[in-house]
Amino acid sequence: MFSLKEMPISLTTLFSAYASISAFVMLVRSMVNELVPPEVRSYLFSIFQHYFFTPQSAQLTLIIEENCGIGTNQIYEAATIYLRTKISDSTERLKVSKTIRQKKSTIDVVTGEEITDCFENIKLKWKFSEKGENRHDRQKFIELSFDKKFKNVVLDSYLPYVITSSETIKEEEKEVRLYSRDYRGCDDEGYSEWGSINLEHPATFEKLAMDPEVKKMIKDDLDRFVRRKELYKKVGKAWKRGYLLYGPPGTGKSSLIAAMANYLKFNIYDLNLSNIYSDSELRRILLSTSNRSILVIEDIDCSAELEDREEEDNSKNSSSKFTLSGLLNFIDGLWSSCGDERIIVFTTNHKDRLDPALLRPGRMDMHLHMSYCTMDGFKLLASNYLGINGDHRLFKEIERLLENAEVTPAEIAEELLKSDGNDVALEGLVKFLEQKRLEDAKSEV
Ligand SMILES: Nc1ncnc2c1ncn2[C@@H]1O[C@H](COP(=O)(O)OP(=O)(O)OP(=O)(O)O)[C@@H](O)[C@H]1O
Ligand SMILES: [Mg+2]
Repeated sequence: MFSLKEMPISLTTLFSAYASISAFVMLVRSMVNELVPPEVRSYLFSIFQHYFFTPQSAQLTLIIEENCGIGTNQIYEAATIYLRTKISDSTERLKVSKTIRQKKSTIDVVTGEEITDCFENIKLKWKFSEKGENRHDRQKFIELSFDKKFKNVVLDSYLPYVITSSETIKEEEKEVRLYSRDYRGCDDEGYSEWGSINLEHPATFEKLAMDPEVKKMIKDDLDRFVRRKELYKKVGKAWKRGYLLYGPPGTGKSSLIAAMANYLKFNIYDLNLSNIYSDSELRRILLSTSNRSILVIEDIDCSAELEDREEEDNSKNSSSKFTLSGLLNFIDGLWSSCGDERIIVFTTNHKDRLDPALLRPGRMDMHLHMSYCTMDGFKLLASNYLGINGDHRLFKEIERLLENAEVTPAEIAEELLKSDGNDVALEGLVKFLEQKRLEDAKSEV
């Protein structure tokens, strides 16, 4: 034990030091009071207070806006999907939606709500917000707050984890969506280039009446395409594939596209060229489409109309025009560098009217002719629509009639739907085919 005297620094020394420091502080204070004007004094005091007494925020907040530039922000989209799995009992408001064909309702977090999450023992708080007054400048964003010291972990590990988790969730619950510029505003996605609804088209490859070998070839081609990510990368080729579907109306071009989308679970972007007035608008619209999707441009032969429009516009305003070559250049060039797993499908009723630039070898990977109904096609329709899987007494006659008439699968499908009884339906079809043959013969004369 130390006695007071023996202590290394005695209390007496400590008191005398304190007394001289207090005297010094008093002296400085009275000097400051006399020499520094009161307003400067209070300013200096506030700075002093700010640095020494205000607790420094230990939180960092990341702002994740819905859109970045003209594209959507991948982190925003991923977060909204990922956070659906983190909704807790404390959440007060949620958005719920379901279409007739959806198996489960989708529950979404709405503006104003907060969600908490935990990752490697780090506490994270997500808050859904919105800024902007009207529909056009409204911007949704999410704030992600956490302890500052975990900044690197959040940026390097947590956010990538949110993105991969959202991709897994999306794959699991994916409903194929049909995007169109006509639906803008329908789906509460705010202002964007595309609006979307669920693709509720029941078409599948099994239900399509077409040459079984062609069907198999298309399926194999799609499978190969999806498998070949590494190869496309290695050879430096854009990971995209183009199909040109041509044939008369009602032969199943649109149905085939829906079957492809359902098969791959790719979304469809249905682009109507007649509403686009300049290459720059086209570029903006195409850039706002996402990967793993099918871009569909129907009736491309109507590009003849686009050329007329171009001339018309030229006289008015040369900067606002859209050209087919703009589209093709865009698809070949710019898109190649920023899109993955893209399929592009053009359809036409008149292949002979197409711009040669579109038919050039290498432009479209596959040209598929969708043609009139064959006996094999008819048998598939009879099985789908009437449940006839074997033979029927009228099949021979129908086969003979089909060989001599140009009938589309759509026409046959319509006939088969007209009656409840199989015999009546097939008899109706025989009559229809005979009538059709007579009309064809007349038009030849
Ligand atoms: N090959 C087919 N197999 C099965 N059903 C078909 C086929 N072709 C057409 N149909 C039926 O006819 C309807 C119309 O066909 P679809 O819209 O696919 O034709 P399309 O070739 O796209 O015609 P258009 O050139 O007018 O756009 C389909 O909804 C489907 O019920
Ligand atoms: Mg069609």
